[in-house]
Amino acid sequence: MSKTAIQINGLTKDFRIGMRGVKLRAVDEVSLSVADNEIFGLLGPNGCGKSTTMKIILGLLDPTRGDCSIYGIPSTSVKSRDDVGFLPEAPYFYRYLTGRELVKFYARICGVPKSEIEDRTQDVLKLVTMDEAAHRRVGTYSKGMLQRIGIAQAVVHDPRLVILDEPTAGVDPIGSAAIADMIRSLKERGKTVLLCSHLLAQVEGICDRVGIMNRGKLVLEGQVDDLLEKRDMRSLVVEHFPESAEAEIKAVLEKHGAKLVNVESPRISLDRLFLQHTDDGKVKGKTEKGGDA
Ligand SMILES: Nc1ncnc2c1ncn2[C@@H]1O[C@H](COP(=O)(O)OP(=O)(O)OP(=O)(O)O)[C@@H](O)[C@H]1O
Repeated sequence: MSKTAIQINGLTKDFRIGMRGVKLRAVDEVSLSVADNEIFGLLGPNGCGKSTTMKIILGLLDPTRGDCSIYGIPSTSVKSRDDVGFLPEAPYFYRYLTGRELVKFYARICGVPKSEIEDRTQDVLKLVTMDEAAHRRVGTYSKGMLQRIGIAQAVVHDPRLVILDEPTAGVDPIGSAAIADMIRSLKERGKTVLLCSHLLAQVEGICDRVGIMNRGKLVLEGQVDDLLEKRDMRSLVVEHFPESAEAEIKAVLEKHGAKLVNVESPRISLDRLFLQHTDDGKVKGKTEKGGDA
């Protein structure tokens, strides 16, 4: 079987808008490939064409030009979706079912053998840490819980490729961190994940590679580390930095042909600070070193 999970070639999608046949180009000559067992983030601002690209990959929309395939099978074939799980951007779930009933329902319609449905459901409820709330009706779930149960339904049939459209949209940092862990554990289970988001800080720590779209075009693509690392620079973190030594340090560096560009105090992210001071962060009321906050 193909080692490339998703292959897209010259994908273009025009929508007809308005009465006079005016066209809007939502996706413009996009080509990219997603390798097997990779977490790929498709990023970009609102309206840049991410969801349209996903819908074409899933065979929910026909492209105007170009083609795409999933594990070597053209997206136009129903067979290409046998091994795919999908969480749409705004999923609608029947609110009177419990979480467990909902996941079982999707297991049945995705063809999970009857004898395996119970175990598979329990397994994915645990994966998304919703086993304790699985007896509650979906209509009572918070946004984060809905996203988690949405991921559970997307993976209950053990698909090889999982496509998640804005999995952390509207979810607080605690919920987002849990979803990020869940996505990483999907990779550990050998899955390929394509996720779509405009929340860049959240996907930075999850994705192996990203593609950035702008106005329908894929404007940048690569390994996250390659794109973000300034390879010709180093940061030194110094405890008890002696301000008086800065000139000396600068001179030493200059002697070696280097230049001191910046001296600043390291900062933790606001996300991390939030996690440290809220119920599900492990260190509520404590600083990182264990003292009272
Ligand atoms: N069915 C449609 N008919 C007409 N225009 C559409 C249709 N679907 C999407 N578009 C337009 O195509 C462009 C790309 O939309 P798309 O939903 O793919 O963007 P997106 O990157 O997913 O945005 P967001 O981050 O807001 O979800 C937008 O200008 C949108 O208005």
